[in-house]
Amino acid sequence: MFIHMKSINKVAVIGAGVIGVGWTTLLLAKGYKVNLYTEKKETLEKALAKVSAYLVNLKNLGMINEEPESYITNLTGITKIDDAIHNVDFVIEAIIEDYTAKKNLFKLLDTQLPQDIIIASSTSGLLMTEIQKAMIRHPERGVIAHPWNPPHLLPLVEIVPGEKTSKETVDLTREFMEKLDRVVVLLRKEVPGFIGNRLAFALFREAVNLVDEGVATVEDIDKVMTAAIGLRWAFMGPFLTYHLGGGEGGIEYFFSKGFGYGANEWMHTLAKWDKFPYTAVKKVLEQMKEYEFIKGKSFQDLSRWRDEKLVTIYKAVYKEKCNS
Ligand SMILES: NC(=O)C1=CN([C@@H]2O[C@H](COP(=O)(O)OP(=O)(O)OC[C@H]3O[C@@H](n4cnc5c(N)ncnc54)[C@H](O)[C@@H]3O)[C@@H](O)[C@H]2O)C=CC1
Ligand SMILES: O=C(O)[C@@H](O)C(=O)[C@H](O)[C@@H](O)CO
Repeated sequence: MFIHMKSINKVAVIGAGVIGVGWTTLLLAKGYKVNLYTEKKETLEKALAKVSAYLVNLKNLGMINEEPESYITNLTGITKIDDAIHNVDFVIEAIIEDYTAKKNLFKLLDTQLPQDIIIASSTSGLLMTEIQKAMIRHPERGVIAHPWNPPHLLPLVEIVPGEKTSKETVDLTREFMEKLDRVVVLLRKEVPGFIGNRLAFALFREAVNLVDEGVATVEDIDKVMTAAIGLRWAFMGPFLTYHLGGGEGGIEYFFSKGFGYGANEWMHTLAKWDKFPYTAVKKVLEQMKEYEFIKGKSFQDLSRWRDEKLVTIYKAVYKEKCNS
C-alpha cells in the first residue's frame, strides 16, 4: 500500500536550481521538512541562500506568519543522493529538462526508494510514459507534478500521469498538492508541454513572429500583454474572456458573429513554425538589450519586483487563501 497523505512530513527535492529552490521554499513555508539535493557544494550553498532570501521575502509580503529562521530549521542541504532520499515520504525531481538525465535519476530513485514513495517530476513538458521506461521496480509511482515559476508564489500544478502511473499515485499526489494550497489541474490525456506551456508557447511563438515581422518591439509586445490581455487572464481564462467578449450572446455569438468569426479572416497569418527560426531569435536577443525597464536591474532586483507584483495580484485573486 502507498504511503497515506497524513504521514507525509519529509520531502526530498532533487535539483537545486530555479524550481528546486522554489519547491523547497513552498514546502518549508507549509511546514514540511526538506532534504534539498544537488551534487556540487557551491551550487547547494547558493540554493540555500536563495531559499532563505525567498522566505524573508514571503515574510515581508505577509505570506508566512513565523520568522524565516523557524522554517529554515526544517531544511537540510545534502550533496549525497542516498542521504537525501533516506527516510523521506515523497520525492520531487527538479533537475535539468533532459530525458537522459531524468531517466537515469528515476532509474536510480526507483531502485533505492521503498515502493510506497511517490516520485514526482517537475518537467515542463516531457512525458512520464517515456521516463517510466527507466523504472524497473515500481513505474506506477512515477508522476508529473508540473509547477509554475516561482512555485512558492504561483499556485498552479499540472498533474500528468504516464501510462503506468497508478490511480493511487495520482490521487495521493493531488491530495498532497492540495495540502500545499496548490491549484491542481489533472490532465485527462498525456500531451507534450501539458496545458499551460502549450498555451504560453502558442502565444510566445506569435510574439516572436511579430518581432520578426517588424510589427513591434519586444517591449511593446510585453506592454500589450500587461496592459490588456494579461490583466484579464489573471482572473479569467480564454474561454470565460471570450464568453464575455460575445456580449449578451456569449461564446456562441463570439464564434458565430463576433470576434471569433471575424478572426477567421486573418488567423491564417499567424506563425506556423515548429521551431523558432534563428533569424527571429537573433532579433529578439538584440532588442532585449534595448529593453528600457530591465536596464540596470539585476536578476535579484527583477525577481523581487516580480514577486511583489505576483503577491499583490495573488491576494486580489485568491483572497480566500490569504491570511492578510
Ligand atoms: N525554470 C522554470 O521556469 C521552470 C522549470 N520547470 C522544470 O523544472 C525542472 C528544473 O528546471 P530549473 O530549476 O529551471 O533548472 P535549473 O537548470 O535551474 O536547475 C537544474 C538543477 O539540476 C541539477 N542537475 C543538472 N544536471 C543534473 C543531473 N544530470 N543529475 C542531477 N541533477 C542535475 C543542477 O545542479 C540544478 O541544481 C526542469 O525539468 C524544468 O523544465 C518547471 C516549471 C518552470
Ligand atoms: O512558465 C513556467 O513557469 C513553467 O510552466 C515552465 O515550465 C517554464 O516556463 C519553462 O520551463 C518552460 O519551458
